[in-house]
Amino acid sequence: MIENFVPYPLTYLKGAGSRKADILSKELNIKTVGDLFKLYPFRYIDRTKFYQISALNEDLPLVQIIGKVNSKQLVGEGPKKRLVVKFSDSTGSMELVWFQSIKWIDENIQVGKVYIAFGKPNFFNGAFSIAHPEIESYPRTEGLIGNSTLQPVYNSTEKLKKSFLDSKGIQRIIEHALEVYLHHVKETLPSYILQKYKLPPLKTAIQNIHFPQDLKALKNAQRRLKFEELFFIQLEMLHSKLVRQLKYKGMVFSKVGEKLNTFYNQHLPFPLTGAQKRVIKEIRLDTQRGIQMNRLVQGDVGSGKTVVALMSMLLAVDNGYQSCMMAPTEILARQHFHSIQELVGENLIKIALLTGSTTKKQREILHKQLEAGEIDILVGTHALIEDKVKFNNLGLVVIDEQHRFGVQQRAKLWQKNNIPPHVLVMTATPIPRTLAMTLYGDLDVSMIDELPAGRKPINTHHFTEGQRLRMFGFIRREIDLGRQVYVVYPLIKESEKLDLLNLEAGIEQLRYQFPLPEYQISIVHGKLSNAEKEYEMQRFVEGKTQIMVATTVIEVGVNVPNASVMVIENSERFGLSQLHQLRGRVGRGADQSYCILMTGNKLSNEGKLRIETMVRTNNGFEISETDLQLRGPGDLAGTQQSGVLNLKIANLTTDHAILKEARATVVQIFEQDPMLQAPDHVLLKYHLDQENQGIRLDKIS
Ligand SMILES: Nc1ncnc2c1ncn2[C@@H]1O[C@H](COP(=O)(O)OP(=O)(O)OP(=O)(O)O)[C@@H](O)[C@H]1O
Repeated sequence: MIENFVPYPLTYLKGAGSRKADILSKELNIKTVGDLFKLYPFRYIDRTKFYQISALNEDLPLVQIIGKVNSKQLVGEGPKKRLVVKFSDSTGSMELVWFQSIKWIDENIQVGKVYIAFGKPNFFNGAFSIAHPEIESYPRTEGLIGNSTLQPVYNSTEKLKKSFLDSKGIQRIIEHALEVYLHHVKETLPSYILQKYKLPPLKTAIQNIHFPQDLKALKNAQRRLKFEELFFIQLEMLHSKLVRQLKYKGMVFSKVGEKLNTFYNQHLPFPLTGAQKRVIKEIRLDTQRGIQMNRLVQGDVGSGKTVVALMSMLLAVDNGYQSCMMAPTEILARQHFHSIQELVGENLIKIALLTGSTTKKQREILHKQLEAGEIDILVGTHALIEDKVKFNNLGLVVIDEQHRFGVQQRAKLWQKNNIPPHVLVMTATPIPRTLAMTLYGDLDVSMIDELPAGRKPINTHHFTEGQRLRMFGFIRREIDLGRQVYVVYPLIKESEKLDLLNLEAGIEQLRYQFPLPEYQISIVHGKLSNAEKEYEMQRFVEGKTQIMVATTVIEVGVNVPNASVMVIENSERFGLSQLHQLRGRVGRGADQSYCILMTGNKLSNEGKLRIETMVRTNNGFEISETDLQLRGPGDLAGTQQSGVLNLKIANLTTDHAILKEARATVVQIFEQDPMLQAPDHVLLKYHLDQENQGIRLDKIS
């Protein structure tokens, strides 16, 4: 990629002395000229359009004004302290105001001089002002930018600004770097790809991303660089998949044997959905081919992933291998253990549970049995990863709720055998396709995109505080019909105490509304011990309590088909995917189910959109797309640790089409030339070699 092709240190650059180079390195992790080229502007100013002060109105977005600084003055104290500059042109005057970087601005603006101010005009106390405008001296110093109608704006930090590296300062360094080093940039993509997708050469793209000749050139440059970014991610992922397939001969599960057949014919309490059958078939094909399976099974909440996992594990057992299933929490591990036990009955296979609360003595026995091959399926939490846990012949690893586990944890399970076991990753939070392709690009993806027959869509309602009594009335009717109800409270770490208070106040109110002995309430929250949680859960599962009051510990995977109402308190404090997960705890049986989203009266625009989305749709994929748009990929649970989302220019929400093209291109390359021996692919091979061995590219010119 680009940075590798221009590896010269910044200190070679005029205007970037060692102090500036140092601060660029520390603040923005920019170490080489190539890194600098990849510091893309986050916005552009149309340099040709200026406004006069008399023509300003509040509805204008960002404007450029040429004017003279008449005076500057520090006003106010403490947090209210600000620098106020009187700025005027021939048509009127206005104020420019800074609350931050006051000292730096003060030192760099001179009274009597003419500047260009850029920002959003506000009308206040009968006059226009701009808060925190960008400021540039007039006339502009023209360099490369002289050819451009658009001026780049770079992100700068307080520290950078202090070293004269505001947007303008960065622009100057990049301008110089381009003049000296642009000709060193070598093309990274094969020319047939550039032709096919009508992408400009890398040099042109870099020039135009910083100093675009016009809007069209900018768009082309952006497209090229986004393509490049996504292309190399896909290249690395699909390459590592290929290497894995070549390196590891997967175990072959050649037969469907007695256990799976007995389960299917005698134990399975319902017909499988078409989607479940299809996914099981995909898994069967994978495990017959002599390659190591790495498959992601995506299914919406309640789509029946557990039985797919179980049947895959029985397939392993039938072929003489052990399996394990790893869940993200103790409650979930226990639940999987119980539901698998219930599904397969007592005698068919030997199942065991290993979690953080398994006693030392039980553990020792378990370890021995596992090593001796006496346990067929081990269910557990990340306690399974511990080195002491040794299998006799592990054939399949099922990981539930992948993105709570890191990629390294996944790898650790592989290492439990000489031959890595097959891996099935199950995720209940649907991930938008774009994100799945990027995050799990090295996995094959199966979708369980069908709910079991007879499920009714959950009716979702938005209630505010004034409708609380109505809500109580509603849940009372449902309980009287024999159903069960969840009431969930948010738990946010920073204010754990407050949340607990909230929870306690809520419980008191519920107790008042639903008095003993007629009504029983289970309470589960993070402060309880595992044993207490388990006890409370179990009472609810067995129908001994009608209401389960909980913090989000129940978020994923809890399965009580008789529960028909989910009340979410302070629902505006939850993210969309989380709300969808919580709602998925009901509607798991044939009864009509309901979700009531309680909120205060005032909602932010985003909060409103989240609630409206939940009321409108039950479709997890649609919800996760909206979530991605609202929050960006970095916020989706656990994705931060993936590393691959450190994108510089591509946007997973909007660049779906480019991602598809990039992926298709890489797939085709590996199909036609897996060893990357064609002359067109030499550079790609070179890139992968460097990525894999960490060798720097300084040596080639
Ligand atoms: N084909 C089917 N027909 C009827 N019921 C089914 C079918 N498959 C699964 N179920 C039942 O549907 C419920 C949900 O299944 P399961 O717990 O496997 O869902 P899941 O996909 O793991 O959902 P979540 O991710 O929300 O926990 C269970 O009670 C299960 O027994």
